[in-house]
Amino acid sequence: MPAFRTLDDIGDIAGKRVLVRVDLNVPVKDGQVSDATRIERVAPTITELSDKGAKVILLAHFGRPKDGPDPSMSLEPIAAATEAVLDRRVHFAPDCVGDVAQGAVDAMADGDILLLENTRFHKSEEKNDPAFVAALAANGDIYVNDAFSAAHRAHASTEGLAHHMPAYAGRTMQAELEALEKGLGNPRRPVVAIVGGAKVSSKIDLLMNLVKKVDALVIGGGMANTFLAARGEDVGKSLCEHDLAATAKQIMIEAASAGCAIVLPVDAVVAREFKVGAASETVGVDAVPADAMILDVGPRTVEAINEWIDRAATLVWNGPLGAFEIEPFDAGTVAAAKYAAAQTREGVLVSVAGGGDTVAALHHAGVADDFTYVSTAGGAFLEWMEGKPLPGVEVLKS
Ligand SMILES: Nc1ncnc2c1ncn2[C@@H]1O[C@H](COP(=O)(O)OP(=O)(O)O)[C@@H](O)[C@H]1O
Ligand SMILES: O=C(OP(=O)(O)O)[C@H](O)COP(=O)(O)O
Repeated sequence: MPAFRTLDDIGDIAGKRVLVRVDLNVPVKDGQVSDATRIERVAPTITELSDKGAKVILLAHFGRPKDGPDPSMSLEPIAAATEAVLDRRVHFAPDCVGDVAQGAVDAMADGDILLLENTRFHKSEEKNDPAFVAALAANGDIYVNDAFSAAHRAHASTEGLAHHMPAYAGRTMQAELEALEKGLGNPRRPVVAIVGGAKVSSKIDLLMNLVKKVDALVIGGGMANTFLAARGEDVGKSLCEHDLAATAKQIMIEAASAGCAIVLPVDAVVAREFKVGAASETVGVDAVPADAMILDVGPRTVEAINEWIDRAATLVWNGPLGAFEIEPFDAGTVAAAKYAAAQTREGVLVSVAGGGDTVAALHHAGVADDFTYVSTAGGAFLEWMEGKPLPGVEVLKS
């Protein structure tokens, strides 16, 4: 029995207003959702609640808007994508609180589904501001959190709301926690973690603990550049958080004392522009031109990563190794993903990967179904792996 309340405990919800936190922070390319996995995963919770006659009010964030409402981060296009996945009408309201939200909720019939605009259009969302939590709560009788991939955030819609009304885990939240526990609760060693992607500042701190849990940490993607720079390499115009060099050095020290190998790229694919058809070349990481960006790991690095995958009994992976959305910068991620998938198919590797873009990259490589488990979560999955309590999960425990 799970340690938290689930939809099995929710009782009669006909006519009730159910606030459902979902993660619709999906990859978008040329204005279209390029990977709908996160929407597909929350669909069972939405349809179950709607079928039981609840008024289903979806709360979600999209991107990281800096100064309030930003039309490029509106959830309105995602409402259409959600409608397509659910094959049901999804209404949309252009604010998540106040008169606009209340008017839309008041107009709902039982079983209706309504998506409210990006919660992060209000800065008070991320501050978990009690007044904002109360404004969100005004539109609901029951709270369901199905956003495991945002459960590491103690925000108003992921944590605060659960204090205001009866709160339950949605089907995906429940399934993710059960699957991670089954696959990684007691992992077979050696455990190799691959961490890449672009969210350097929000993920680097968790590496400090992760190196104590795994036998090797392979660092790729944008994350690797900060480590290479900390080691003294010139990474040119690459995505790099130079002010985190001290943190990166400390992680390397912690890893050494924990007996965790740190694996950094030895070569890289660089370009002057990040666009289709941009000229690119492969160079050693000690020879990145000052006016170029590292956009992928090189073939020698892929070989080294595959050797670590060979040694691993368990692989955990978050973050693409390169800017995989544009060819040829997908090559490193695709090659390592195919290698890990083949090892998994042969039965010699347990492979668990997660993250919005990581899942998209695995689909792009055509191997998402070959991994042992694919989570919707990236940062939340790594924090779970670290053993850190996730605020969005803790608050659901009875
Ligand atoms: N070397 C790189 N330079 C710039 N961006 C990169 C690089 N490598 C990977 N990325 C980007 O990282 C993004 C995914 O990062 P992140 O959000 O951390 O992953 P996830 O969503 O799987 O958790 C992708 O959009 C990809 O283009
Ligand atoms: O995409 C997400 O996380 P991920 O990139 O770690 O998979 C979640 O929606 C959380 O987003 P955030 O990292 O902006 O809080």
